[in-house]
Amino acid sequence: MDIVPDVDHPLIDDHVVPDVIDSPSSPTKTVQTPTILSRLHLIDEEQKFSAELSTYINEKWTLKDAGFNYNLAAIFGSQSTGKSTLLNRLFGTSFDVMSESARRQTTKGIWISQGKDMKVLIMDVEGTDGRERGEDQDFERKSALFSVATSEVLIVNLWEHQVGLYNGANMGLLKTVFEVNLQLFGGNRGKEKTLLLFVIRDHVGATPLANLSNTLKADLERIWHGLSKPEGLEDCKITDYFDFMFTTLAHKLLQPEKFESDVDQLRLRFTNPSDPNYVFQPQYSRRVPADGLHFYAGGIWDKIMTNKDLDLPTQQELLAQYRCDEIANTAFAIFQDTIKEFRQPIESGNIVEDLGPKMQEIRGVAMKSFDKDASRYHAEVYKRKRSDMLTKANTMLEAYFLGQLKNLHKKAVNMFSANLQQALRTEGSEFSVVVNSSKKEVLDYFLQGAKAIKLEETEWSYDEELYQLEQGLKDFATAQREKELNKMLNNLEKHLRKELDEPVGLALNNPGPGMWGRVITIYQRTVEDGEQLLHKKARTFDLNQDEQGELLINLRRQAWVLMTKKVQEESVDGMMLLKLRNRFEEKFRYDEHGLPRVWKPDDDIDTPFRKARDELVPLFAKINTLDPAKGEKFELEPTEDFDFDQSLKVLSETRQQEITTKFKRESDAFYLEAKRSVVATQAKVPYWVGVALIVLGWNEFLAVITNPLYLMVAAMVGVPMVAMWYLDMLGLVETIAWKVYDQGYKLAMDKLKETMDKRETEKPQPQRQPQQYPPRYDSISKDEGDIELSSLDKKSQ
Ligand SMILES: Nc1nc2c(ncn2[C@@H]2O[C@H](COP(=O)(O)OP(=O)(O)OP(=O)(O)O)[C@@H](O)[C@H]2O)c(=O)[nH]1
Repeated sequence: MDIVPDVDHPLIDDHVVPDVIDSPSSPTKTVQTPTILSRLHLIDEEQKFSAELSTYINEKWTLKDAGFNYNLAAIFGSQSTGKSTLLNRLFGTSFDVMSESARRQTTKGIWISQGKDMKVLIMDVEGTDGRERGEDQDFERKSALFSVATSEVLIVNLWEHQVGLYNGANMGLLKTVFEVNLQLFGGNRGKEKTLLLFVIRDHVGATPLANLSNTLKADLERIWHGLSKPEGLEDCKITDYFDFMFTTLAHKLLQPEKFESDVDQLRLRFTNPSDPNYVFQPQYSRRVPADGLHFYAGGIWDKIMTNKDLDLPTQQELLAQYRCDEIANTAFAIFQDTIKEFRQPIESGNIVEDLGPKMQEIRGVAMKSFDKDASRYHAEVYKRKRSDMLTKANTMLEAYFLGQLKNLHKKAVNMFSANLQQALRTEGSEFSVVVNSSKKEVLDYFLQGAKAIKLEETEWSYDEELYQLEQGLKDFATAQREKELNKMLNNLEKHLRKELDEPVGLALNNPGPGMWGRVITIYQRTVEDGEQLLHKKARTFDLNQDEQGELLINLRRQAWVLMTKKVQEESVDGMMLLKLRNRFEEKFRYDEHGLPRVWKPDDDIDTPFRKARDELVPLFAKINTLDPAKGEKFELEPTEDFDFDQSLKVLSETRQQEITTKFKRESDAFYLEAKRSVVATQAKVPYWVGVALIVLGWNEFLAVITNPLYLMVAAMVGVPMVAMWYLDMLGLVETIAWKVYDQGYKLAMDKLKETMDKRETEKPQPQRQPQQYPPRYDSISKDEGDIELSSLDKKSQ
């Protein structure tokens, strides 16, 4: 291989470590070549665009964050005209250079490299009229299109002797350049220009540069005129699209020193912005940031290869979209990562302090990062993507906003509840006042918190949450009021019960004509107390007139129900009998001084007995609602579940009868006792009866005491009788005797019936007659008490 790297120029540092050149597709490359800067085979011989450009820009070259602060130039020219040699000298690159003796094409496709210590990218384009490719002008056109679309400056390299050769290879190339330029930038007439820098090589000095440049200009004009221009651009001038510069370089071999100094001079045009001939003027910029070059250049090459119209504005928009998306994604990933620290506390129901400023800051950082890189791209696309990113960030932050709102809502309700509880525990606090002040306090708290987290440039609203909160507080206050009111009513009920129970019980234990009057008075007094209490509480609970009226009605009804309940309790059978007995005893058995009454023969026992026995039960039959204070009856409005008239009934007819019957049995004993005491009083025998009895019965007496048999019988019957009389047990004996008699009678009747039935069955069956029993038989079914009473009745009569 005769190809050697052209490393003997002044820009190359001696200390640079040799490296392997990464140009696998080049057949002419050397294996161990000292290289200065990594170069990239951007478009290889197969016309494939390298996927490595991005890596080179970001990692191997120092252009990652260059943005627009870099330049791109390309070199054109016939094959083997020293293009690579020139580039290596000018920019310290390491493009392959043909050896002096071999004279064959070295550069295939397009190579790209960064200039040493400068933010310049150089493309070394395959030589035109390449022998290797024969007459195929296809790649030539494609590479021209690509270079013009991407580069600010095109260096046109030609030998001095080529100048004026209008039909030479260079002119063909220039025609191509002009054509593609019109295709690409036709619409940008006068706005976007490309600089064509003609470098005339091997200038020996015989023809001055001015002459050479004039010749070239004339040729260029001729080419321009010969072009078929697109519609509407027929009269356009070459200078509308191109600026021209011309320079010469001495013969490298014949005038090496002059050659070197010419190269040094020429380098200044690329490196020194203050040089009058500085080439990288802003008007030539393609406005493609370094980090988007791979996408932009790759897209252009794709379009060229697929033979589609190369619409550069669209390409720039595509680039902008792609890059803005990339930048937005990177910025958003960081944003997402930062913001997520708030998720957990918010989801756990906590309120994050300073969430608003923190969210603002995090969003600001993300947007700033996006702006920094994306603002370089197509303005419209950038604006659109910025808006998209802002929306996306806001959407994410809105979840935090809503979460925090929810937590603020919850906390506000808790605060409200605590305030109410606290106030209700405080003596004398008024419910409505506490509700209003608490509501204001918590709504202020919520609004303050909500405002603090609403970010600028958002449509976020907390109105709905605020409305919900207001409703929630209202409902809570209503429920709380209801609860407290119920509590108060329960207490009131207890109070009523306490007020009613004992006094009503006492009144009923003292039955008599004024009994119901006393009960009604107790009821009225209790209701009055309750009403006063209710009036007091009405203010606390902010009760309106209707509510107060309803509560008062309820209070009266409730008190009435409690009172009637107590009456019912007091009028159960046992209690009734007790009351009746006490009252009866009080009236019948004791006199007005509370002493036991001794009935005399002249006393009317029957009337007070009947009065005491019969007047009380009807008294308890129904509540008499006559109010003694007002002298009129009162009544309560009945409702669906409250029947006032029904509530007045204490004892039904049946119960009255039952109680009367039961009581009769008890009271009859007292009546009999009274009667007996009268009989006992009446049974006093006069003295003369005793004297007459002794005189008349003296003989019988002597007969008895003288006859041992009579004496013995008399002693056996008389002594127990006297003893029982003395012990007042004659009644018992009589009862037993009657029982014995009854049993005997019953047995005798059963026996008789049995005998009769037996005879009847033995006889032919006559028509059966209903059985007739003596009246005494019916009385057998009566209970013991009846037997006792009937026997006593008999005795008393
Ligand atoms: N006469 C002369 N020869 C030069 C000059 N510069 C370079 N050469 C020689 O020309 C030959 C070709 O040089 P390259 O730099 O490879 O030329 P090229 O245009 O890059 O070649 P291709 O890439 O193959 O088109 C080499 O042998 C160089 O030494 C110059 O200024 N004058």
